[in-house]
Amino acid sequence: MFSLSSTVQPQVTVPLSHLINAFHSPKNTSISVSASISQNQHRDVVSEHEAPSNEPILNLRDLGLSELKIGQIDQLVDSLLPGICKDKNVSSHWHTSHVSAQSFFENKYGCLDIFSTLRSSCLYRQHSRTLKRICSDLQYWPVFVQSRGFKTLKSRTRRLQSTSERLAETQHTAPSFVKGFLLRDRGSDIESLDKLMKTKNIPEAHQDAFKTGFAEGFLKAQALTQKTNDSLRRTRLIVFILLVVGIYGLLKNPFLSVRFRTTTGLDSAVDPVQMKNVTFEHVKGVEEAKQELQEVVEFLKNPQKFTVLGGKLPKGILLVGPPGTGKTLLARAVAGEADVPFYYASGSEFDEMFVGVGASRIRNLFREAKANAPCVIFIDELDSVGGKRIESPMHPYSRQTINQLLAEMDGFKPNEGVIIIGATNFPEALDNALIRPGRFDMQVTVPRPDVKGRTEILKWYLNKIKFDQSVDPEIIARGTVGFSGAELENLVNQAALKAAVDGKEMVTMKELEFSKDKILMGPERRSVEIDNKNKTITAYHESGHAIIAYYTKDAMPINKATIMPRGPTLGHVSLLPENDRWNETRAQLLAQMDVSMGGRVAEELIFGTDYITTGASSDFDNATKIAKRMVTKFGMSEKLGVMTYSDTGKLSPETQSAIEQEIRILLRDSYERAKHILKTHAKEHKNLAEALLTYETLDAKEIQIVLEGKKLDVR
Ligand SMILES: Nc1ncnc2c1ncn2[C@@H]1O[C@H](COP(=O)(O)OP(=O)(O)OP(=O)(O)O)[C@@H](O)[C@H]1O
Ligand SMILES: [Zn+2]
Repeated sequence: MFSLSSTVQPQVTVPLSHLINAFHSPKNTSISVSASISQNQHRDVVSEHEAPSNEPILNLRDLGLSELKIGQIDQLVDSLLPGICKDKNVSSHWHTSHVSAQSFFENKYGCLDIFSTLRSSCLYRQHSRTLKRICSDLQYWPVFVQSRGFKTLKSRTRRLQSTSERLAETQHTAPSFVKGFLLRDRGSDIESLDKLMKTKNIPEAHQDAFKTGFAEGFLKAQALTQKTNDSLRRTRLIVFILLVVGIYGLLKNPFLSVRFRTTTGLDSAVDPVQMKNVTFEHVKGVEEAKQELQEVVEFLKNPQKFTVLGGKLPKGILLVGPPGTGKTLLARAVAGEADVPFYYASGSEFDEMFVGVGASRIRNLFREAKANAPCVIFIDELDSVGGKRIESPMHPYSRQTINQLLAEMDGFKPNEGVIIIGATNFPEALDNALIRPGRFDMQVTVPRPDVKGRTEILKWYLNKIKFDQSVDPEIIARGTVGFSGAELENLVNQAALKAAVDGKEMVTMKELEFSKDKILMGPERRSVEIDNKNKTITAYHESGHAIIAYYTKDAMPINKATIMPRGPTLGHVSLLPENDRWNETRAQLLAQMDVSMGGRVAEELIFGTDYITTGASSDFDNATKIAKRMVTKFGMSEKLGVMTYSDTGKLSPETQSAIEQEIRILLRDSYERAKHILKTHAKEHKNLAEALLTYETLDAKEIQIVLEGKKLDVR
């Protein structure tokens, strides 16, 4: 008998035997389908009396079907048993219980529409399907059965506690795969199942099939759960990997990373560098700058001392000088001498495309520095953050960054112990607001080193390598006018590398000269094939320069002559000033012009006017420049007087032609003087040229030996 309990929650209960019969094998049962509405009236009485005693009731909830709505039972049966016949009048072997009506539904609702399917002949035709199979089919029920499995697992577990005896019982009654399943941690389920079968009085013969079907269904649900969990795990893994790759890409992208780091605050960490190992000892040839910075060191060492006396030190110091002259080194030395943290920042770091990034970096830098006072903040290339290019389209947010820098500099007291050192190669490019008192109000010039400074720097770096005692740093210093500290360091390093390549044990003057020429004129071009005729012309040309230099009183002393091609030149003569020339006399300028003329004069005298070459063009450039400056800048022309002529293009044609005339006279006279000297010393000229053709390169001493008519030692 089917009875539908309509208590709080409607539950569908069916007598188990009916269900089993219906799904299993109806055999000799039959159903008379003469439904009668009047029979409804008896249904309650009959159901109440007979259901508990004879017909065990199977609650559909235990089959995972409690959510099955009445209208859906048709669907369930349709899907389980497709093709079921709806004909209610077909006679059936379906066993009906002794109830007033032929079905529970008829009893309850007075119609047989819903459950008629269970009594149909089609169901009959399905008799070969075992309960086991039907129960498995239930698991394919797309909505109710599957979801039910998930939903009731917990409650069922709660309800049905397992006991060891039950487990043991199950062990020998259930097939092995069911055992495996039941014995895992599903004791409660086993109990539930056993209890169910007991209370429902499932016939012994169907118990096995029932259990198997139940277990199969459960296993399928489990497998689906497992599958869902696996795919969930896989999805999480993929999402995680994508997230990591995304963040990595974000950080790698120069534009996005700046934005990301700044907005997330990752950019805020500014690490100070302790500069204990750099002191003023390490900075050579800039004595004045060191002296000026000495008082800053004192202040950083003992800020209180200055506060007590009421003295105020500048907040900002501007180091001005050409690149590589040691500005950064000096700033580090200040921090090192005072033994305080050193914060390095390059102005270009603040120059960002994004609004607020530069300003936020400045804020971070100053916040860190103030927390660690006393300390030194060094901003290299200050002009790139504090330049005048306000609102330029290339640097849209530079104004903001400058303002932030100004605000930060105003934001702390002079004696707070933070010293800002800025460095620039172009002080004139700085924003005026930056150099007013209270900001970068102290300026220290760091010039290119003079000959004494260069000697000191060369000695300092030579002491770091193995060098021969014959090395005279002063000679190299004299030949490296205009070299910065960084360039001198590079010169010594290149000499050391050259010595190593040549397999020498120590660096000699030769390597130092070699690297000096390389820096000045480019690398040697030994591979260039120069024919003898061109070599001879070059030898006479260079000797011509050397002879003029040697026999002209105010010319610089010769250092070297060579016919080795280097860079764009086929040969050269190098002259060394005894000292750095801060001023040059008229005689010295004329001597320089004469030396320049020596090359062409030699070509003309030796090879004839028709065979002069193009090789003298740079000599003429040099001589013309000197002559022009003498006339237009130095007031050294009698005719044009003591007057400067800056923009010659705007001058009157008369003045222009007068200037040209004067320049031409100076050059012509110079040429004639050179001709005279070479004619006078034709023999020495020839000897020197031949020596160059033999030895390729001659130093000052060797040149002197040749010009004195002595024989050179065979090298
Ligand atoms: N006066 C010096 N004494 C010793 N070494 C020097 C000196 N000047 C430069 N150097 C060497 O050259 C290197 C570069 O110099 P530094 O970076 O200090 O120059 P800079 O003036 O700051 O250049 P830039 O303007 O390009 O930043 C130094 O690390 C140091 O090795
Ligand atoms: Zn020349």
